[in-house]
Amino acid sequence: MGEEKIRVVVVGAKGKMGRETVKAVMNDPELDFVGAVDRTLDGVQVSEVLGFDCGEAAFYNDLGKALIDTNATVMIDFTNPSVVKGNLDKAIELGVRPVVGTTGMTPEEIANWDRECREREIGGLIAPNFAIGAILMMRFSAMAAKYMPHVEIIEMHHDQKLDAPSGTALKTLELIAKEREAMGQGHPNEHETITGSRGGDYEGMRVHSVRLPGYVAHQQVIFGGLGQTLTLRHDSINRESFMPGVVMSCKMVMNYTGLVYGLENLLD
Ligand SMILES: NC(=O)C1=CN([C@@H]2O[C@H](COP(=O)(O)OP(=O)(O)OC[C@H]3O[C@@H](n4cnc5c(N)ncnc54)[C@H](OP(=O)(O)O)[C@@H]3O)[C@@H](O)[C@H]2O)C=CC1
Ligand SMILES: O=C(O)C1=N[C@H](C(=O)O)C[C@H](O)C1
Repeated sequence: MGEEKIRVVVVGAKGKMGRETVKAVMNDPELDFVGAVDRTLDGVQVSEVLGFDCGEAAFYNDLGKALIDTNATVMIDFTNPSVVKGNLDKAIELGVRPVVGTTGMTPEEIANWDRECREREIGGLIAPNFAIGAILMMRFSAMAAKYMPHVEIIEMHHDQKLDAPSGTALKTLELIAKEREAMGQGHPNEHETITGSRGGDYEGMRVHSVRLPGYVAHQQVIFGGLGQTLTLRHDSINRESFMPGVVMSCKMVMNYTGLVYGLENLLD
């Protein structure tokens, strides 16, 4: 008998990320796509809705029922900031390992879910970005900030995005903040003629969110020093860019206990 496959339920499967995720799970020999969750569809075959072969898996409109009926081991969530919190609560309550890409959660909430995962003795992951290039950009940014502490971020996304700044920008700021003393940037007497022109302020670092049709997910981290600038830039040109990270995470959450925040913590 071979190893049992990891049984995966995808929440938000009809969405931009969810649809790509179902494809990636279907294509991995160690993962078994067993069900999907949507607010309205119930009992409808996923293949019928997504238009490609998804085996026998069906849509449920109730997450708890989906996780129990399919005997799920992992729940992947790509929904939205208001829905994901209840989904995390439900998955952990049922002992199903969460792999969450949805952004917009606070550090306090994450610490709480970590505690609950430990109590249930399950692993879980919240990753603001699953693309390896984005993880490297964040890591290199933290390295650079040690030597060039004046930094601003410009993140650019499609105009359907709900949260700002992006989860990736927030995570980048958090990682940089560990390497850099909080300090003001720009002129001490600067003032905004149009409110918001200088962007959001995180420990003195400025973050600017661009939302336009045509973009997928992009970020520039710009460092300024005497007579020089350094720009680190990452571009996701399609949503396949996130899939190796998503698939890898479904396997990694089987091997530890607690909720990890950031895919960088699972690499090396
Ligand atoms: N971590 C990462 O690497 C990445 C994270 N993201 C994040 O993932 C999230 C989703 O992004 P994206 O796919 O672009 O968004 P979409 O809006 O395309 O997809 C969200 C899906 O969730 C569904 N949904 C809403 N409410 C519920 C519910 N109660 N139960 C089940 N499904 C529900 C929506 O259905 P309906 O349309 O009917 O409302 C929709 O199909 C965002 O938070 C985004 O920031 C995105 C890309 C990469
Ligand atoms: O909404 C998106 O599209 C994305 N969201 C994530 C974020 O908020 O950082 C990841 C990626 O940037 C795409």
